[in-house]
Amino acid sequence: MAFIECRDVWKYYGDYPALREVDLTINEGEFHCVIGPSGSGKTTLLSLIGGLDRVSKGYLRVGSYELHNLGDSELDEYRNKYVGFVFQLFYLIPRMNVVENVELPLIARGVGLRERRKLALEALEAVGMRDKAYRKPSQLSGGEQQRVAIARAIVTRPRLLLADEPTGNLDSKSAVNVMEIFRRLNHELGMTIIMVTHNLELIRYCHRVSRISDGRITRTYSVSEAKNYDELIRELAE
Ligand SMILES: Nc1ncnc2c1ncn2[C@@H]1O[C@H](COP(=O)(O)OP(=O)(O)OP(=O)(O)O)[C@@H](O)[C@H]1O
Repeated sequence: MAFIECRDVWKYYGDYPALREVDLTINEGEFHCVIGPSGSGKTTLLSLIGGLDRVSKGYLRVGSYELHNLGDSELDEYRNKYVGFVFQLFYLIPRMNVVENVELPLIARGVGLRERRKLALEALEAVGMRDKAYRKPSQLSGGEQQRVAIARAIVTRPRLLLADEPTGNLDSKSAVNVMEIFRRLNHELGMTIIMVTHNLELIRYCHRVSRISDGRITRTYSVSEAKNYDELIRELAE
């Protein structure tokens, strides 16, 4: 059984259908990219799968959670338990140091200080930022800040990581660094990852890529099975 299943999902903002007839299945342990023009519905799709917003119509299941059927508190529980988010902007709290920022989701869950610190330092280790744990975010480069934001997203060990343009504000070297971290989380921890990107070069890291246009998924391609990778990129760029 697929880990994520969207069947005929629609999302309206007022009268405007930002997503229409979306059918998509994603397997557990898959690294899936979503591409498409600005305004095509990529962020909307992530926010539905992440339980930040609700479908207007259709069936949406993640693991055993049928999101279209959940009440507010169940949706909160799903999100807190299951999902980590990484955004284009890092949203670190400037007056807190790095490790305190990473601990934040654990405070919300009532984890005690010692355990919290241990888990946060482990998450920082996983993204190569353990040695900067006691710096302030303003003392870090953009790429380093994004790595801290990833540590914060994974500190609760979510099964699903949703990343919306995570490299959008980074230089190409930092972008590769972030992608290598995602690859490790996917390979070594089996974390399912869905990433929105405008950068077609990055799809080489994922298993499959879906293209959205005008709120519809127009096609899903297998990247790992592609015989000619350059041709695939050209086709996606059209
Ligand atoms: N809260 C909202 N209220 C009304 N309309 C919205 C809202 N959020 C998104 N939209 C509209 O829905 C459509 C899809 O937006 P979405 O943010 O999902 O696109 P996107 O593909 O992620 O775009 P980008 O690449 O620019 O981030 C757009 O036309 C947008 O204006």
